[in-house]
Formats: sequence, structure tokens, C-alpha cells
Amino acid sequence: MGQVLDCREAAKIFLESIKKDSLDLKNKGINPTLAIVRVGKREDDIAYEKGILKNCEKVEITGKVHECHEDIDMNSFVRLIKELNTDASVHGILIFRPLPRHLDESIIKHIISPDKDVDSMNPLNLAKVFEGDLEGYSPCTPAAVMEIMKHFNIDIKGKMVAVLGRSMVVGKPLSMMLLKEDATVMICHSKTENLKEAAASADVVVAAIGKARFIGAEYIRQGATVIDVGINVDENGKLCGDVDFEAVIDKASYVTPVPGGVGSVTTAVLLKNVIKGAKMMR
Ligand SMILES: Nc1nc(=O)c2c([nH]1)NC[C@@H]1CN(c3ccc(C(=O)N[C@@H](CCC(=O)O)C(=O)O)cc3)C=[N+]21
Repeated sequence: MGQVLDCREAAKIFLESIKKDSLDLKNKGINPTLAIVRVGKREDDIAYEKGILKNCEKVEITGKVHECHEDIDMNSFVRLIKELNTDASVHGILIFRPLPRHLDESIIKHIISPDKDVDSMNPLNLAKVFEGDLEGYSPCTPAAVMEIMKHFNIDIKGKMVAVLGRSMVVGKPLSMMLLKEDATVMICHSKTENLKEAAASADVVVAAIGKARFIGAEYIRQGATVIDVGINVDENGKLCGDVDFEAVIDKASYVTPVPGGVGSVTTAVLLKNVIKGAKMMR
């Protein structure tokens, strides 16, 4: 029987230090503020937003949601981001992704101010992550995966880590961060042949494919570690991961659950980045 890696404790430790920083800033007259930009009503965006606002309250960060209609045109959207860029009361901007197709992400990513880009969407910030320089903003979900590995002393140096997914929000930046820590990284995706065999050859499997309970025991080597990045909502409206937890828990050594897993730390990393932004603007 494998062990469940409850990540809420790690998130809690994180949030306590964020609260201290936030109160320090407030004493200096700075009110750390995050602007959240949501287009439409995607379920995963709304789940994230709820988590963010709940934790903002806990650590005394102001979270302001800018909800846009899913048909908002490119000009209006760009105008909103530029307003947030120049608004001195805003220290961090988070744009939920993926955006609807008519809002061209390849243009928008250049518009968000690198100084406020708390999810590292701007290529200027992302380039540093890819070079192995983690001083600036790192994308929150990959950073959360790395924090979890550190928290639970999961040894990845020289180990084979299979990353399932190659998005710019998770798979690609995470692969580079793992590489920095000397993992041997295998990036798998929708065109990968023999995905089951590939994943089952790894010491650690990170699932970030966005398909509810897709990863069964066949994908996991006996004794492997499984990190579930997926945030899906199932038929019953319940939060679930990309991993079929019940199927995998007996075969793996360690598995992160959903909820109580990566998502809880993602929110904490985001708020830490807002503090980083607020400190930068002093
Ligand atoms: N630019 C961008 N970056 C993202 O990282 C991103 C995104 N867009 N779009 C949506 C997805 C989804 N996602 C979630 C993270 C946490 C919870 C979540 O539920 N967090 C709870 C805890 C959940 C748990 O206990 O596991 C909390 O913070 O309290 C949900 C969803 C981030 N994403």
C-alpha cells in the first residue's frame, strides 16, 4: 500500500510565512494586491479562483477579480491588461489559461508587464526559468510540484522522471525545472507512442494531461512516485485528478491526492509571487 502525500501541511507552512511578509508590507504602507483576470466560466478557473480568494483572505492579500465575458474582443482585453500594468495599486496579474481561441495568447503574453507577471507567462520571465535562473517569477503549478518534491524529500537527482504533458503552463517549464535538479526528464504527450510503457519505466510520474482519472496502474512502475497535477471536475461535480487514485495507490510508493495535493501548494506559490511583486515595487 502506497503512501498518500497530503500537501496541505506544506501549503500551510508556506502561507504562514506569506502572512508575515504581507503584514510587514502593510506596516510600510503597501497593500499587496493581486489582479485575477478570468474570461468566461471555465470550471478549473473557477476552482482556482475560489482557492486563491480563500487564501488571500487568510494571508491578508487583496485579490481582485476582473471577469470578462467570453466574447470580449482582443482590443478590450489588451486595454484591460495595460490598465492593470500601469495601476500602481496592483502588484501581481494572473490571467487564467487557456484563453478562448479568439484571444491570441502569443500576443497577450508579451503585453503583461514582466514585473507583475506572477504566473510567468511573459517569455522574458519564462526564458530565465528555461535557463535555470529561478530568481524571478516561476510558473506557479510547476513551482508547486518542485516545492512538494522538496517538502517530502523525493529524490530526483539522476532519476527518470516522466512528465505527461507539454503545455507552457505546466509540462514544458516543469521539465526544465526538473532538469535543473539533475533529473533525467522524459516529456510525453498526445503523440507519444507506447505511453503506458514509457511512463511505467519512470521512477517518478508527473501527470498533467487534463483527463479525469486517465492514469491507471498500467502507467506506473511498482514503487514509483506519482504527482497528480490534474484538476478536473467529474460527472458528479467533484474535484478529481488525472490519476485514478484507487487504481494506483497499491502499486506506487507515494501518490499526491486531489484535492489536498498540488493545487493547494499552487495557490500558496502564487501568493508568494504576489509578495515578491509587492517588494519589487517599493
Ligand atoms: N495561468 C494559469 N495558471 C494556472 O496555474 C491555472 C490556470 N491558469 N487555469 C486553471 C488551472 C487550474 N488550477 C487550479 C489550481 C488550484 C485549484 C484548487 O482547487 N486549489 C485549492 C486546493 C485544492 C486542493 O486541495 O488540492 C486551494 O488552493 O485551496 C484549482 C485549480 C490552476 N490553473
